[in-house]
Amino acid sequence: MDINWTSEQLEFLNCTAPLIRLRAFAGASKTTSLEGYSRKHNRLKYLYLAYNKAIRDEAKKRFPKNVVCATTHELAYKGYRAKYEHKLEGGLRLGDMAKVLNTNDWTVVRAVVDTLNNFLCSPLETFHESHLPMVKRMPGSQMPPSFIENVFKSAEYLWERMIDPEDTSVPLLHDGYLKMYLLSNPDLSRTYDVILADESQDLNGLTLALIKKQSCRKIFVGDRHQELYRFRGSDNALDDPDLDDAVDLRLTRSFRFGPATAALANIILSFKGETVPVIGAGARTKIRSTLDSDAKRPALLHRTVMGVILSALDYTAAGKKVFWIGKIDSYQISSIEDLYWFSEGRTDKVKNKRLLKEFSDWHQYLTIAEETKDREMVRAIKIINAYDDLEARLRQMRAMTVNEEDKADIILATAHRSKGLEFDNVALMDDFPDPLDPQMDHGSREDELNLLYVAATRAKYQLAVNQVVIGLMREHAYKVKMAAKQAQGV
Ligand SMILES: Nc1ncnc2c1ncn2[C@@H]1O[C@H](COP(=O)(O)OP(=O)(O)OP(=O)(O)O)[C@@H](O)[C@H]1O
Repeated sequence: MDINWTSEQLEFLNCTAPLIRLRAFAGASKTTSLEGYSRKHNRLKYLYLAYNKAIRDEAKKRFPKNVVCATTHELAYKGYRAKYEHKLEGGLRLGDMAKVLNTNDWTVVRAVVDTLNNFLCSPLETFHESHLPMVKRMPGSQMPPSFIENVFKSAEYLWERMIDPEDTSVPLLHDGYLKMYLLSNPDLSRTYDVILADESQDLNGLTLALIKKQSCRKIFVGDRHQELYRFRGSDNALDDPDLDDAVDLRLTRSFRFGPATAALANIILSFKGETVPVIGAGARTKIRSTLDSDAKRPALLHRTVMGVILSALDYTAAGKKVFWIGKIDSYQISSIEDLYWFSEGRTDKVKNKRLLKEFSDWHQYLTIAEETKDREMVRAIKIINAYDDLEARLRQMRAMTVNEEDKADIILATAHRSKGLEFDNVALMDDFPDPLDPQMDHGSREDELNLLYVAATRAKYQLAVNQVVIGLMREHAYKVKMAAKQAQGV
Protein backbone atom coordinates (compact mmCIF):
# COMPACT_ATOMS: atom_id res chain seq x y z
CA MET A 1 0.00 0.00 0.00
CA ASP A 2 1.49 3.29 -1.08
CA ILE A 3 0.18 5.57 1.64
CA ASN A 4 1.73 8.36 3.58
CA TRP A 5 0.42 7.20 6.97
CA THR A 6 -0.57 9.81 9.55
CA SER A 7 0.85 9.58 13.07
CA GLU A 8 -2.54 8.31 14.34
CA GLN A 9 -2.56 5.56 11.74
CA LEU A 10 1.07 4.60 12.52
CA GLU A 11 0.29 4.29 16.22
CA PHE A 12 -2.43 1.79 15.36
CA LEU A 13 -0.35 -0.10 12.80
CA ASN A 14 2.40 -0.62 15.39
CA CYS A 15 0.11 -1.69 18.22
CA THR A 16 0.16 -5.42 19.07
CA ALA A 17 -1.79 -5.29 22.36
CA PRO A 18 -4.20 -8.21 22.93
CA LEU A 19 -7.18 -5.84 23.15
CA ILE A 20 -7.41 -2.65 21.05
CA ARG A 21 -10.24 -0.12 20.80
CA LEU A 22 -9.92 2.07 17.72
CA ARG A 23 -12.35 4.98 17.59
CA ALA A 24 -12.62 6.38 14.07
CA PHE A 25 -14.77 9.33 12.99
CA ALA A 26 -16.78 9.14 9.75
CA GLY A 27 -14.55 8.71 6.70
CA ALA A 28 -11.43 8.68 8.89
CA SER A 29 -9.70 5.81 7.04
CA LYS A 30 -10.88 2.99 9.28
CA THR A 31 -10.93 0.39 6.49
CA THR A 32 -7.64 1.58 4.99
CA SER A 33 -6.02 1.34 8.42
CA LEU A 34 -7.40 -2.16 9.10
CA GLU A 35 -6.20 -3.24 5.69
CA GLY A 36 -2.76 -1.72 6.42
CA TYR A 37 -2.68 -3.59 9.74
CA SER A 38 -3.44 -6.97 8.20
CA ARG A 39 -0.79 -6.42 5.52
CA LYS A 40 1.83 -5.29 8.02
CA HIS A 41 1.24 -8.25 10.39
CA ASN A 42 0.78 -10.62 7.50
CA ARG A 43 1.75 -13.87 9.22
CA LEU A 44 -1.37 -13.69 11.35
CA LYS A 45 -4.75 -15.12 10.42
CA TYR A 46 -7.63 -12.65 10.73
CA LEU A 47 -11.38 -12.83 11.01
CA TYR A 48 -12.99 -9.56 9.88
CA LEU A 49 -16.54 -9.38 11.19
CA ALA A 50 -18.71 -7.11 9.10
CA TYR A 51 -22.00 -5.58 10.19
CA ASN A 52 -23.81 -6.55 7.00
CA LYS A 53 -23.26 -8.28 3.66
CA ALA A 54 -22.59 -5.07 1.70
CA ILE A 55 -19.75 -4.13 4.07
CA ARG A 56 -18.42 -7.72 3.95
CA ASP A 57 -18.37 -7.70 0.14
CA GLU A 58 -16.49 -4.39 0.06
CA ALA A 59 -14.02 -5.76 2.62
CA LYS A 60 -13.46 -8.95 0.57
CA LYS A 61 -12.30 -6.78 -2.32
CA ARG A 62 -9.84 -4.83 -0.18
CA PHE A 63 -8.34 -7.18 2.38
CA PRO A 64 -5.44 -9.57 1.64
CA LYS A 65 -5.77 -13.38 1.69
CA ASN A 66 -4.88 -13.79 5.37
CA VAL A 67 -8.20 -12.13 6.25
CA VAL A 68 -11.48 -14.07 6.23
CA CYS A 69 -14.38 -11.63 5.87
CA ALA A 70 -17.78 -12.68 7.21
CA THR A 71 -20.88 -11.40 8.91
CA THR A 72 -21.55 -12.90 12.34
CA HIS A 73 -24.77 -14.40 11.03
CA GLU A 74 -22.87 -16.09 8.20
CA LEU A 75 -20.38 -17.53 10.68
CA ALA A 76 -23.17 -18.96 12.79
CA TYR A 77 -25.42 -20.13 9.95
CA LYS A 78 -22.99 -22.77 8.62
CA GLY A 79 -23.77 -25.14 11.47
CA TYR A 80 -27.56 -24.73 11.29
CA ARG A 81 -28.25 -24.41 7.59
CA ALA A 82 -29.04 -28.07 6.81
CA LYS A 83 -31.39 -28.45 9.76
CA TYR A 84 -33.29 -25.16 9.52
CA GLU A 85 -33.17 -23.85 5.94
CA HIS A 86 -36.82 -24.76 5.38
CA LYS A 87 -38.11 -22.66 8.29
CA LEU A 88 -35.92 -19.57 8.13
CA GLU A 89 -37.63 -16.15 8.02
CA GLY A 90 -36.82 -12.50 8.59
CA GLY A 91 -39.36 -11.79 11.31
CA LEU A 92 -42.31 -13.04 13.32
CA ARG A 93 -45.72 -11.96 12.02
CA LEU A 94 -48.07 -10.76 14.75
CA GLY A 95 -51.07 -12.49 13.15
CA ASP A 96 -49.27 -15.85 12.92
CA MET A 97 -47.98 -15.65 16.48
CA ALA A 98 -51.45 -14.76 17.77
CA LYS A 99 -52.69 -18.00 16.22
CA VAL A 100 -49.84 -20.04 17.74
CA LEU A 101 -50.51 -18.48 21.14
CA ASN A 102 -54.23 -18.84 20.64
CA THR A 103 -55.10 -15.29 21.68
CA ASN A 104 -56.41 -12.13 20.08
CA ASP A 105 -55.07 -9.84 22.78
CA TRP A 106 -52.76 -7.80 20.53
CA THR A 107 -51.04 -6.04 23.42
CA VAL A 108 -49.92 -9.42 24.75
CA VAL A 109 -48.88 -10.70 21.31
CA ARG A 110 -46.81 -7.56 20.63
CA ALA A 111 -45.17 -7.78 24.09
CA VAL A 112 -44.35 -11.49 23.64
CA VAL A 113 -42.83 -11.01 20.19
CA ASP A 114 -40.78 -8.00 21.34
CA THR A 115 -39.60 -9.87 24.45
CA LEU A 116 -38.51 -12.82 22.34
CA ASN A 117 -36.67 -10.55 19.88
CA ASN A 118 -34.88 -8.79 22.75
CA PHE A 119 -33.93 -12.16 24.27
CA LEU A 120 -32.44 -13.25 20.94
CA CYS A 121 -30.20 -10.17 20.80
CA SER A 122 -29.02 -10.46 24.39
CA PRO A 123 -26.20 -12.63 25.77
CA LEU A 124 -28.42 -14.00 28.57
CA GLU A 125 -29.37 -17.66 28.52
CA THR A 126 -32.80 -17.22 30.06
CA PHE A 127 -35.60 -14.65 29.78
CA HIS A 128 -35.07 -11.62 31.99
CA GLU A 129 -36.84 -8.37 32.94
CA SER A 130 -34.43 -6.45 30.70
CA HIS A 131 -36.00 -8.19 27.69
CA LEU A 132 -39.45 -6.70 28.34
CA PRO A 133 -40.43 -3.90 25.94
CA MET A 134 -42.44 -0.75 26.69
CA VAL A 135 -46.08 -1.73 26.96
CA LYS A 136 -48.62 1.07 26.47
CA ARG A 137 -45.84 3.62 27.10
CA MET A 138 -44.92 1.95 30.38
CA PRO A 139 -41.76 -0.08 31.02
CA GLY A 140 -42.85 -3.72 30.76
CA SER A 141 -41.23 -4.41 34.13
CA GLN A 142 -43.87 -2.15 35.75
CA MET A 143 -46.76 -4.19 34.37
CA PRO A 144 -48.70 -6.49 36.77
CA PRO A 145 -46.73 -9.65 37.74
CA SER A 146 -49.38 -11.89 36.16
CA PHE A 147 -48.93 -10.05 32.82
CA ILE A 148 -45.14 -10.40 33.00
CA GLU A 149 -45.40 -14.09 33.88
CA ASN A 150 -47.72 -14.69 30.96
CA VAL A 151 -45.40 -12.82 28.56
CA PHE A 152 -42.34 -14.80 29.68
CA LYS A 153 -44.15 -18.12 29.51
CA SER A 154 -45.42 -17.38 26.01
CA ALA A 155 -42.06 -16.05 24.79
CA GLU A 156 -40.32 -19.17 26.08
CA TYR A 157 -42.95 -21.31 24.38
CA LEU A 158 -42.31 -19.55 21.04
CA TRP A 159 -38.53 -19.91 21.49
CA GLU A 160 -38.85 -23.67 22.06
CA ARG A 161 -40.99 -24.00 18.95
CA MET A 162 -38.61 -21.75 16.99
CA ILE A 163 -35.63 -24.05 17.58
CA ASP A 164 -37.61 -27.20 16.82
CA PRO A 165 -36.70 -28.08 13.21
CA GLU A 166 -39.96 -30.02 12.76
CA ASP A 167 -42.18 -27.10 13.82
CA THR A 168 -42.90 -24.84 10.86
CA SER A 169 -45.52 -22.67 12.58
CA VAL A 170 -42.85 -20.63 14.35
CA PRO A 171 -40.03 -19.77 11.93
CA LEU A 172 -36.38 -19.59 12.92
CA LEU A 173 -35.13 -16.00 12.78
CA HIS A 174 -31.58 -14.96 11.87
CA ASP A 175 -30.95 -13.86 15.42
CA GLY A 176 -32.31 -17.27 16.51
CA TYR A 177 -29.49 -19.32 15.00
CA LEU A 178 -27.00 -16.68 16.15
CA LYS A 179 -28.30 -17.19 19.68
CA MET A 180 -27.97 -20.97 19.37
CA TYR A 181 -24.42 -20.51 18.05
CA LEU A 182 -23.39 -18.37 21.02
CA LEU A 183 -24.97 -20.79 23.47
CA SER A 184 -22.81 -23.53 21.90
CA ASN A 185 -19.62 -21.68 23.05
CA PRO A 186 -17.65 -21.67 19.76
CA ASP A 187 -13.85 -21.23 20.03
CA LEU A 188 -12.76 -18.96 17.17
CA SER A 189 -9.25 -18.59 18.61
CA ARG A 190 -8.43 -22.08 17.32
CA THR A 191 -8.72 -20.76 13.76
CA TYR A 192 -7.84 -17.06 14.02
CA ASP A 193 -5.06 -14.98 15.63
CA VAL A 194 -6.92 -11.68 15.40
CA ILE A 195 -10.60 -10.70 15.27
CA LEU A 196 -11.38 -7.34 13.65
CA ALA A 197 -14.81 -6.25 14.88
CA ASP A 198 -15.95 -3.50 12.54
CA GLU A 199 -18.82 -1.08 13.36
CA SER A 200 -18.42 -2.18 16.98
CA GLN A 201 -20.79 0.53 18.18
CA ASP A 202 -23.65 -1.41 16.59
CA LEU A 203 -22.76 -4.87 17.93
CA ASN A 204 -25.60 -6.26 19.96
CA GLY A 205 -25.01 -7.81 23.37
CA LEU A 206 -25.07 -11.27 21.85
CA THR A 207 -22.32 -10.66 19.27
CA LEU A 208 -20.24 -8.66 21.72
CA ALA A 209 -20.36 -11.57 24.19
CA LEU A 210 -19.31 -13.97 21.43
CA ILE A 211 -16.23 -11.89 20.54
CA LYS A 212 -15.29 -11.14 24.13
CA LYS A 213 -15.18 -14.87 24.93
CA GLN A 214 -12.40 -15.50 22.39
CA SER A 215 -8.82 -15.63 23.68
CA CYS A 216 -7.09 -14.31 20.50
CA ARG A 217 -6.23 -10.63 19.80
CA LYS A 218 -9.33 -8.50 19.44
CA ILE A 219 -9.57 -5.15 17.70
CA PHE A 220 -12.85 -3.30 18.21
CA VAL A 221 -13.26 -0.55 15.63
CA GLY A 222 -16.04 1.98 15.36
CA ASP A 223 -17.50 5.35 16.13
CA ARG A 224 -19.94 5.66 18.99
CA HIS A 225 -21.60 8.55 17.20
CA GLN A 226 -22.50 6.27 14.30
CA GLU A 227 -24.53 3.92 16.51
CA LEU A 228 -27.77 3.58 14.55
CA TYR A 229 -29.28 0.30 15.67
CA ARG A 230 -29.90 0.73 19.39
CA PHE A 231 -33.45 -0.47 18.78
CA ARG A 232 -32.12 -3.82 17.61
CA GLY A 233 -30.61 -4.55 20.97
CA SER A 234 -27.26 -2.82 20.54
CA ASP A 235 -26.15 -0.40 23.17
CA ASN A 236 -22.83 1.04 22.24
CA ALA A 237 -20.56 -1.93 22.67
CA LEU A 238 -17.54 0.40 22.27
CA ASP A 239 -18.22 1.71 25.78
CA ASP A 240 -18.59 -1.76 27.29
CA PRO A 241 -16.80 -1.83 30.68
CA ASP A 242 -14.86 -4.94 29.60
CA LEU A 243 -13.12 -2.78 26.99
CA ASP A 244 -11.73 -0.50 29.69
CA ASP A 245 -8.54 -2.60 29.63
CA ALA A 246 -8.10 -2.03 25.90
CA VAL A 247 -5.39 0.15 24.40
CA ASP A 248 -7.38 3.19 23.25
CA LEU A 249 -6.51 4.70 19.87
CA ARG A 250 -8.19 7.23 17.59
CA LEU A 251 -8.53 8.16 13.93
CA THR A 252 -9.81 11.74 13.77
CA ARG A 253 -8.79 12.91 10.26
CA SER A 254 -11.48 12.40 7.67
CA PHE A 255 -10.26 12.21 4.09
CA ARG A 256 -13.79 12.31 2.65
CA PHE A 257 -14.71 15.92 3.31
CA GLY A 258 -13.20 19.31 4.02
CA PRO A 259 -13.12 21.68 6.99
CA ALA A 260 -16.68 23.03 6.56
CA THR A 261 -18.29 19.59 6.93
CA ALA A 262 -15.92 18.82 9.80
CA ALA A 263 -17.06 22.05 11.51
CA LEU A 264 -20.70 21.05 10.99
CA ALA A 265 -20.05 17.51 12.29
CA ASN A 266 -18.40 19.03 15.36
CA ILE A 267 -21.45 21.24 15.96
CA ILE A 268 -23.79 18.21 15.77
CA LEU A 269 -21.53 16.18 18.07
CA SER A 270 -21.16 19.06 20.55
CA PHE A 271 -24.84 18.46 21.45
CA LYS A 272 -23.74 14.98 22.56
CA GLY A 273 -20.90 16.39 24.63
CA GLU A 274 -18.12 15.29 22.26
CA THR A 275 -14.97 17.35 22.80
CA VAL A 276 -12.53 15.62 20.43
CA PRO A 277 -12.86 17.36 17.04
CA VAL A 278 -13.22 15.69 13.65
CA ILE A 279 -10.65 17.11 11.25
CA GLY A 280 -11.67 17.63 7.61
CA ALA A 281 -8.63 16.64 5.53
CA GLY A 282 -10.47 15.95 2.25
CA ALA A 283 -11.61 18.17 -0.63
CA ARG A 284 -13.46 21.39 0.26
CA THR A 285 -17.14 20.52 0.71
CA LYS A 286 -19.60 23.36 0.09
CA ILE A 287 -22.49 23.65 2.53
CA ARG A 288 -25.76 25.15 1.27
CA SER A 289 -29.42 25.39 2.24
CA THR A 290 -30.32 23.96 -1.20
CA LEU A 291 -28.08 22.19 -3.69
CA ASP A 292 -26.79 24.18 -6.69
CA SER A 293 -28.97 23.44 -9.73
CA ASP A 294 -26.01 21.82 -11.50
CA ALA A 295 -25.22 19.45 -8.59
CA LYS A 296 -25.13 16.10 -10.37
CA ARG A 297 -27.11 13.08 -9.22
CA PRO A 298 -27.83 14.22 -5.68
CA ALA A 299 -28.40 11.66 -2.95
CA LEU A 300 -31.53 12.62 -1.02
CA LEU A 301 -31.22 11.27 2.51
CA HIS A 302 -34.37 10.79 4.56
CA ARG A 303 -35.11 9.91 8.13
CA THR A 304 -37.97 7.58 7.30
CA VAL A 305 -38.79 4.88 4.76
CA MET A 306 -42.06 6.70 4.29
CA GLY A 307 -40.10 9.85 3.34
CA VAL A 308 -38.14 7.88 0.73
CA ILE A 309 -41.29 6.41 -0.79
CA LEU A 310 -43.07 9.78 -0.90
CA SER A 311 -40.01 11.39 -2.59
CA ALA A 312 -39.88 8.49 -5.05
CA LEU A 313 -43.57 8.88 -5.89
CA ASP A 314 -43.17 12.64 -6.43
CA TYR A 315 -39.89 12.61 -8.38
CA THR A 316 -40.88 9.74 -10.67
CA ALA A 317 -44.22 11.44 -11.35
CA ALA A 318 -42.10 14.43 -12.48
CA GLY A 319 -40.16 12.18 -14.89
CA LYS A 320 -36.96 11.68 -12.87
CA LYS A 321 -35.09 8.36 -12.88
CA VAL A 322 -34.33 7.13 -9.39
CA PHE A 323 -31.82 4.72 -7.89
CA TRP A 324 -32.67 3.22 -4.51
CA ILE A 325 -29.83 2.45 -2.11
CA GLY A 326 -30.47 -1.14 -1.01
CA LYS A 327 -32.84 -1.85 -3.96
CA ILE A 328 -36.47 -0.83 -4.30
CA ASP A 329 -37.96 -3.99 -2.80
CA SER A 330 -36.15 -3.55 0.48
CA TYR A 331 -38.40 -0.50 0.99
CA GLN A 332 -41.44 -2.77 1.17
CA ILE A 333 -43.01 -1.43 -2.01
CA SER A 334 -44.57 -4.78 -2.92
CA SER A 335 -46.32 -4.97 0.44
CA ILE A 336 -47.66 -1.46 -0.15
CA GLU A 337 -48.92 -2.52 -3.58
CA ASP A 338 -50.57 -5.58 -2.01
CA LEU A 339 -52.10 -3.51 0.76
CA TYR A 340 -53.41 -1.00 -1.74
CA TRP A 341 -55.33 -3.76 -3.54
CA PHE A 342 -56.39 -5.22 -0.20
CA SER A 343 -57.77 -1.82 0.90
CA GLU A 344 -59.73 -1.66 -2.38
CA GLY A 345 -61.18 -5.12 -1.72
CA ARG A 346 -59.36 -6.50 -4.81
CA THR A 347 -57.96 -9.61 -3.11
CA ASP A 348 -57.40 -11.25 -6.54
CA LYS A 349 -54.61 -8.71 -7.17
CA VAL A 350 -52.81 -9.38 -3.86
CA LYS A 351 -49.56 -11.24 -4.65
CA ASN A 352 -48.52 -12.30 -1.17
CA LYS A 353 -51.40 -14.56 -0.14
CA ARG A 354 -50.19 -14.61 3.48
CA LEU A 355 -51.77 -11.18 3.84
CA LEU A 356 -55.18 -12.70 3.11
CA LYS A 357 -54.62 -15.46 5.66
CA GLU A 358 -53.43 -13.04 8.32
CA PHE A 359 -56.23 -10.44 8.06
CA SER A 360 -59.87 -10.99 7.24
CA ASP A 361 -60.34 -7.52 5.71
CA TRP A 362 -58.96 -3.96 5.55
CA HIS A 363 -61.00 -2.90 8.54
CA GLN A 364 -59.30 -5.56 10.69
CA TYR A 365 -55.91 -4.43 9.38
CA LEU A 366 -56.69 -0.84 10.45
CA THR A 367 -57.85 -1.97 13.89
CA ILE A 368 -54.76 -4.08 14.56
CA ALA A 369 -52.46 -1.27 13.33
CA GLU A 370 -54.22 1.13 15.71
CA GLU A 371 -53.95 -1.26 18.66
CA THR A 372 -50.37 -2.44 18.16
CA LYS A 373 -48.97 0.83 16.70
CA ASP A 374 -46.89 -1.45 14.47
CA ARG A 375 -44.58 0.91 12.52
CA GLU A 376 -44.78 -0.95 9.23
CA MET A 377 -48.56 -1.09 9.32
CA VAL A 378 -48.98 2.56 10.30
CA ARG A 379 -46.56 3.61 7.54
CA ALA A 380 -48.41 1.61 4.88
CA ILE A 381 -51.75 3.11 5.91
CA LYS A 382 -50.36 6.66 5.68
CA ILE A 383 -49.07 6.09 2.14
CA ILE A 384 -52.31 4.47 1.00
CA ASN A 385 -54.28 7.43 2.36
CA ALA A 386 -51.95 10.05 0.84
CA TYR A 387 -52.83 9.69 -2.89
CA ASP A 388 -56.04 9.21 -4.87
CA ASP A 389 -54.09 7.94 -7.88
CA LEU A 390 -51.74 5.64 -5.95
CA GLU A 391 -51.95 2.73 -8.35
CA ALA A 392 -50.82 4.79 -11.36
CA ARG A 393 -48.09 6.45 -9.29
CA LEU A 394 -46.74 3.11 -8.06
CA ARG A 395 -46.58 1.84 -11.64
CA GLN A 396 -44.75 4.99 -12.78
CA MET A 397 -42.38 4.66 -9.82
CA ARG A 398 -41.37 1.13 -10.81
CA ALA A 399 -40.98 2.16 -14.46
CA MET A 400 -38.66 5.06 -13.55
CA THR A 401 -36.49 3.00 -11.19
CA VAL A 402 -33.00 2.24 -12.52
CA ASN A 403 -30.65 -0.47 -11.28
CA GLU A 404 -27.40 1.36 -11.93
CA GLU A 405 -26.51 4.38 -9.92
CA ASP A 406 -24.89 6.24 -12.83
CA LYS A 407 -28.11 6.02 -14.92
CA ALA A 408 -30.17 7.83 -12.25
CA ASP A 409 -31.11 11.49 -11.92
CA ILE A 410 -31.57 11.07 -8.20
CA ILE A 411 -30.35 8.67 -5.52
CA LEU A 412 -32.75 7.86 -2.70
CA ALA A 413 -31.94 6.42 0.71
CA THR A 414 -32.69 6.60 4.38
CA ALA A 415 -29.94 7.99 6.59
CA HIS A 416 -29.62 4.49 8.08
CA ARG A 417 -28.82 2.99 4.70
CA SER A 418 -26.41 5.75 3.76
CA LYS A 419 -24.04 4.62 6.51
CA GLY A 420 -20.64 3.60 5.17
CA LEU A 421 -21.37 5.17 1.76
CA GLU A 422 -20.29 8.43 0.17
CA PHE A 423 -21.77 10.63 -2.57
CA ASP A 424 -20.60 13.70 -4.43
CA ASN A 425 -23.72 15.72 -3.55
CA VAL A 426 -26.11 15.15 -0.68
CA ALA A 427 -29.33 16.82 0.46
CA LEU A 428 -30.74 16.17 3.92
CA MET A 429 -34.52 16.00 3.63
CA ASP A 430 -37.03 17.55 5.98
CA ASP A 431 -38.43 14.43 7.68
CA PHE A 432 -35.84 14.37 10.49
CA PRO A 433 -37.22 15.20 13.94
CA ASP A 434 -35.68 18.12 15.82
CA PRO A 435 -33.22 16.95 18.50
CA LEU A 436 -33.74 20.32 20.25
CA ASP A 437 -37.38 19.39 20.89
CA PRO A 438 -37.68 19.45 24.71
CA GLN A 439 -40.26 16.63 24.53
CA MET A 440 -37.66 14.25 23.09
CA ASP A 441 -36.19 11.79 25.59
CA HIS A 442 -32.43 11.54 26.04
CA GLY A 443 -31.99 8.22 24.19
CA SER A 444 -33.98 9.38 21.17
CA ARG A 445 -32.08 12.70 21.09
CA GLU A 446 -28.76 10.84 20.94
CA ASP A 447 -30.13 8.57 18.17
CA GLU A 448 -31.33 11.54 16.11
CA LEU A 449 -28.03 13.40 16.50
CA ASN A 450 -26.16 10.25 15.42
CA LEU A 451 -28.31 9.99 12.33
CA LEU A 452 -27.78 13.63 11.40
CA TYR A 453 -24.01 13.21 11.88
CA VAL A 454 -23.94 10.08 9.69
CA ALA A 455 -26.06 11.72 6.97
CA ALA A 456 -24.15 15.03 7.01
CA THR A 457 -20.78 13.29 6.63
CA ARG A 458 -21.66 11.41 3.39
CA ALA A 459 -21.05 14.30 0.96
CA LYS A 460 -17.71 14.87 -0.73
CA TYR A 461 -18.43 18.13 -2.62
CA GLN A 462 -21.79 19.63 -1.75
CA LEU A 463 -24.14 19.24 1.18
CA ALA A 464 -27.59 20.84 1.46
CA VAL A 465 -28.63 20.97 5.09
CA ASN A 466 -32.23 20.81 6.32
CA GLN A 467 -34.12 23.07 8.76
CA VAL A 468 -33.25 20.84 11.70
CA VAL A 469 -29.51 21.18 11.04
CA ILE A 470 -29.88 24.94 10.50
CA GLY A 471 -31.60 25.04 13.92
CA LEU A 472 -28.65 23.22 15.51
CA MET A 473 -26.18 25.63 13.88
CA ARG A 474 -28.14 28.64 15.21
CA GLU A 475 -28.41 27.18 18.70
CA HIS A 476 -24.69 26.41 18.71
CA ALA A 477 -23.82 29.95 17.58
CA TYR A 478 -26.05 31.32 20.34
CA LYS A 479 -24.37 29.12 22.95
CA VAL A 480 -20.91 30.16 21.80
CA LYS A 481 -21.94 33.84 21.97
CA MET A 482 -23.38 33.44 25.48
CA ALA A 483 -20.27 31.57 26.67
CA ALA A 484 -18.06 34.36 25.30
CA LYS A 485 -20.18 37.01 27.06
CA GLN A 486 -20.01 35.07 30.28
CA ALA A 487 -16.23 34.77 29.97
CA GLN A 488 -16.02 38.56 29.57
CA GLY A 489 -18.25 38.99 32.62
CA VAL A 490 -20.94 40.82 30.57
N1 LIG B 1 -2.94 8.63 5.19
C1 LIG B 1 -3.79 8.91 4.22
N2 LIG B 1 -3.58 9.94 3.38
C2 LIG B 1 -4.46 10.26 2.40
N3 LIG B 1 -5.60 9.57 2.15
C3 LIG B 1 -5.86 8.53 2.93
C4 LIG B 1 -4.99 8.14 4.01
N4 LIG B 1 -5.57 7.08 4.64
C5 LIG B 1 -6.73 6.84 3.98
N5 LIG B 1 -6.91 7.69 2.97
C6 LIG B 1 -8.04 7.73 2.01
O1 LIG B 1 -9.22 8.11 2.72
C7 LIG B 1 -10.37 7.58 2.07
C8 LIG B 1 -11.32 6.99 3.11
O2 LIG B 1 -10.69 5.87 3.70
P1 LIG B 1 -11.54 4.58 4.14
O3 LIG B 1 -12.33 4.04 3.01
O4 LIG B 1 -10.55 3.67 4.79
O5 LIG B 1 -12.50 5.26 5.18
P2 LIG B 1 -13.49 4.62 6.23
O6 LIG B 1 -13.17 5.23 7.54
O7 LIG B 1 -13.44 3.12 6.17
O8 LIG B 1 -14.88 5.18 5.77
P3 LIG B 1 -16.31 4.88 6.39
O9 LIG B 1 -16.10 4.36 7.76
O10 LIG B 1 -17.02 6.18 6.41
O11 LIG B 1 -16.89 3.87 5.47
C9 LIG B 1 -9.85 6.55 1.05
O12 LIG B 1 -9.96 7.13 -0.23
C10 LIG B 1 -8.38 6.36 1.43
O13 LIG B 1 -7.55 6.06 0.34
